[in-house]
Amino acid sequence: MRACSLGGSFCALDLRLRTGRVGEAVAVRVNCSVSLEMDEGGLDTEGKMYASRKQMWEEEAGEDAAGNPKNALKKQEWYHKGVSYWEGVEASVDGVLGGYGNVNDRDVIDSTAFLAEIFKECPPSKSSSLVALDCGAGVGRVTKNFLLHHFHEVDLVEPVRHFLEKAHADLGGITEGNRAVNFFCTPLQEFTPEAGRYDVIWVQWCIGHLTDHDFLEFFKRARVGLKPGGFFVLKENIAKNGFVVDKEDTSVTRSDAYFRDLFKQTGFHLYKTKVRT
Ligand SMILES: C[S@@+](CC[C@H](N)C(=O)[O-])C[C@H]1O[C@@H](n2cnc3c(N)ncnc32)[C@H](O)[C@@H]1O
Repeated sequence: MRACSLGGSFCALDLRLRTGRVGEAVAVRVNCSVSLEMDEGGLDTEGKMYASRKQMWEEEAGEDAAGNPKNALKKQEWYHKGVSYWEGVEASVDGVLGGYGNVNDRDVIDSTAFLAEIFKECPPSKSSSLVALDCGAGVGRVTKNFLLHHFHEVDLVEPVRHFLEKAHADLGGITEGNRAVNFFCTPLQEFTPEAGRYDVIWVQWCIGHLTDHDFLEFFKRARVGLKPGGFFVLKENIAKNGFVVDKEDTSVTRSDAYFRDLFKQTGFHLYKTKVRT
């Protein structure tokens, strides 16, 4: 997951029912790829193979088949190793992009185009300030170069303190125009947003740190943070098949089918997807 290559996938999720104008279009998209292999195997970056996700999560994070913690220590270790990895990385754009800082400009162009499409189709209300949440915000790269160009207020949530301090040093002093407001030093598996605050909750290149169980719990819990008509946007690298466990930063890169299966379980409506090759 560290190698933030240009390959990646966007998904916009909202709470709409699959009925009416928007729903019809989306139902088509979702139905196109419903042939899910419900528990495809995968591998890790050292070549180890796993027969199933269940086996992988049990071995890596001590979760049972239903995603409940069977070995709390192991799960704690999974998260501790992930954060420790990033604690050893320089607080810079190049650092959070795993040495691929040159990806930034293209990333911003793609994200701008994706957001423009969503806002064109579903214009946000003009009666209140537009507010976004940047999840796994790192040094505030996405907030600074993209979100602050479109939202009046942006909050950042990031577990690695020196990253968040860098973001605060760069963005915390802005008092006029669009600004970064709250800097939460918390991992997503422990974060619950303020109810009804956000037009968009943007999750980019960080969800691989969460186990399936915590991924689902995060989306279910964080839905309270959306305004009516608000969206989650998830932008992640995707594995060709199944999943790949990164033993260095302790994360998992999931396939498109894997993500879709998880989205189904969240009960969200998958509004739009785009794959960048
Ligand atoms: C590849 S960097 C991406 C940073 C930022 N989203 C960007 O695109 O510039 C991954 C980020 O995920 C953060 N992270 C690690 N574990 C996390 C967790 N459990 N919850 C939220 N973020 C996490 C890391 O600290 C790091 O900032």
